[in-house]
Amino acid sequence: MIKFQNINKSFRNQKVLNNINLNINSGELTVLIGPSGCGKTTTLKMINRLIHPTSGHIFINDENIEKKDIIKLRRKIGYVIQQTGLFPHMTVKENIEIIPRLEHVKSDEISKKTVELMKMIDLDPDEYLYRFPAQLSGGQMQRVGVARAFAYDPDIILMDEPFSALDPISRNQLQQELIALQEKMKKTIVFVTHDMDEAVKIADRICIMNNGEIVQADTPENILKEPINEFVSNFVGKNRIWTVPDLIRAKDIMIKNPVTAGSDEPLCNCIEKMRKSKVDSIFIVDSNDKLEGLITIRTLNDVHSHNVKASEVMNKSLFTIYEDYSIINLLQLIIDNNLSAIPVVDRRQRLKGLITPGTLVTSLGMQYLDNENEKAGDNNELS
Ligand SMILES: Nc1ncnc2c1ncn2[C@@H]1O[C@H](COP(=O)(O)OP(=O)(O)OP(=O)(O)O)[C@@H](O)[C@H]1O
Repeated sequence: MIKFQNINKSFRNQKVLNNINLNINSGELTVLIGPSGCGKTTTLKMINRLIHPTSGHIFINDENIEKKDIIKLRRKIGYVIQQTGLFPHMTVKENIEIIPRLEHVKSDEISKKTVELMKMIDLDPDEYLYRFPAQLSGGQMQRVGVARAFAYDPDIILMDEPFSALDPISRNQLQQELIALQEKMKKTIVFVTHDMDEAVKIADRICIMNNGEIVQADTPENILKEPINEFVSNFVGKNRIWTVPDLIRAKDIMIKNPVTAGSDEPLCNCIEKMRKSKVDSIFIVDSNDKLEGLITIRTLNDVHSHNVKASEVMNKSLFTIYEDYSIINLLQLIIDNNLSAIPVVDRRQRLKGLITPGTLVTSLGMQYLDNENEKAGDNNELS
């Protein structure tokens, strides 16, 4: 873990970081994001001691980095920057292998790893290994930069806006490759960007900074759903969640208090409850809210007497989903099984909510309604 403890930084008399306290978890990709000049790069460069704090300490796995040998520290930290930092007079192979060779790793091991890395960054080794950086496109150079950062099996990789100079297609490809690499390698990556879409796509955790301070550090899901203040919600922007619909879960869209009846209640009570609430189905639960079954209008067609208990006529074989089920899976489930009312339960099968195709349509429509309202608001402001 990388731990920032009471870090302050001033350049001459300008304070650029104000009491930064941050834990960066091992094996996770943490994104530092915020407006220009908020201190992201300064924070990043403190990890490999390119910049020193004015006060405070940084620890890597409980060791104060100021007490470590700086060469050893930097060799275990990969570093990727926007301008790639590749040596122009060295081939792709020489660039990737520079640190392993300095560390006297066996030559055949180095070559094997280089070929592996080239494949992982989707560059054909036969075609590209002996090219010079000037013979590569911007995206290919950045790929080589990423491969180089992974070459000496570093514990930590620092990435400072590595993809921001690329066209959107190359950028998207590199983001996907980084996600795939990270899934396999599980490095501790600290990634600086301006781009919230990029952050949401790649991050395990996002740390939002402003004016040299950390405003919120949390998972993308929590940041999108529970911005801590107006600055974060403005920074994140409305409807950003729809760029990652997997993060929209059953609990975010379900009807929270579905109509219920007890399994011992007579059927006529259930019918009365349905009539009063103007619904066409009712969930049957036990005294602990544990879901037992469902009665729908259709069930009533097959029942000859209303003087039976709910438990005698209810449908017991129900599809249930958990509260963290994603909207994408939910759509698939509804389409595949032609479902009309899906109960949402917790891990103990207690009823928490209800999803109907109508709930889904309303939720999917909200993003467009929000946009329209925003536009209408803008127009009103102008007039
Ligand atoms: N070497 C330096 N000397 C003086 N001021 C500096 C130095 N490096 C950075 N600063 C100032 O520190 C502040 C934070 O800079 P930093 O580069 O960390 O911001 P950033 O969030 O990474 O910005 P950007 O997104 O524009 O790259 C800025 O006001 C910058 O001008």
